[in-house]
Amino acid sequence: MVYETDSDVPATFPVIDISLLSSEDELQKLSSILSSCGCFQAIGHGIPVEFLDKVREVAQQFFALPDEEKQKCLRAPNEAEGYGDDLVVSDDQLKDCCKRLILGVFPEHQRRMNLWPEQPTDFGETLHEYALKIRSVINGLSKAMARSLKLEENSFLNQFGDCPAMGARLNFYPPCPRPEVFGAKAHLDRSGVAVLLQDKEVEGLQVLVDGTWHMVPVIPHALVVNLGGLMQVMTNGMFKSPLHRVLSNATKFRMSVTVFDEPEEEREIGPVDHLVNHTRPRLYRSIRNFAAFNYECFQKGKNSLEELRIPLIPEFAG
Ligand SMILES: O=C(O)CCC(=O)C(=O)O
Ligand SMILES: [Fe+2]
Repeated sequence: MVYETDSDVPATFPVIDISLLSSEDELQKLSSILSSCGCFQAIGHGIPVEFLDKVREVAQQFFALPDEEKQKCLRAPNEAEGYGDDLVVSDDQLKDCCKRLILGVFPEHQRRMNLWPEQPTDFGETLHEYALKIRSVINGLSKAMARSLKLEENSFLNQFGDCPAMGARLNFYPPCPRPEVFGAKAHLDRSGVAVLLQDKEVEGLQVLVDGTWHMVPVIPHALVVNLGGLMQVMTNGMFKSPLHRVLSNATKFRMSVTVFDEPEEEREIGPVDHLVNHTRPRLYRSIRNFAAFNYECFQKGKNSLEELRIPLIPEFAG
């Protein structure tokens, strides 16, 4: 795919004060941003700046450990969780310049504790508390998104079940002198909603909007909210899940922490009934285990949402 040249428009990258989402104006702003871009910076989230710094600090302390200590959390081949870099899937693969620690946080009884770092000693409690706070941000957003589309406010949360999962991805991007190598190649997130705590100083995340890559500027106390593919499916395409990528940086390292929600295991997710009607036909098939499907499509260079799309019947096509 060919995209237009990069564009850098920090001043216009959308920011939403999510403490104001009880107001109709802010709700309309939310729905207009999610219908066009699928990504924004959230302020007014209520998480103290000191705690965001604490999360950054434990992540940084983990990545600064000697290799043999980090290897204790090593991801096994073909497993999703643990510490490491890209899975090797082909000989000509250009690996991302990134080390990741991927952990399931909820449900708690499914945690793979052998992969959770012992150092720093407050890593576990900090990630636990952070994921609880992000769950509450995501739940509030999910209800606001439903209201903004004139749906019952639990329309999306109900699909994810009583015991939805939450995962965390800690990303460490070392300096990389080769600009053709990405920190993270263009991808769609597998979640309903992903909330990203960016590096405080170094930017690198870009989001594709209308064929142009936009750099997400650094706002140290903001959280980047990015819709995953499941939200595009549930809204029957009303809201967008954007392709995004991370550029590598020749001289500086960068770090980010992503926390995301996922449905209860084996839940089938599809467009909400009220968003399918005669003028807006059903756009997507329902799917179980979107995470695996999304990853498989990514490896094959395909777009998972395009693969799930139901071809329009001629009555609607014109
Ligand atoms: O590091 C970033 O800014 C983006 C990370 C990301 O896209 C992800 O964790 O899915
Ligand atoms: Fe992502």
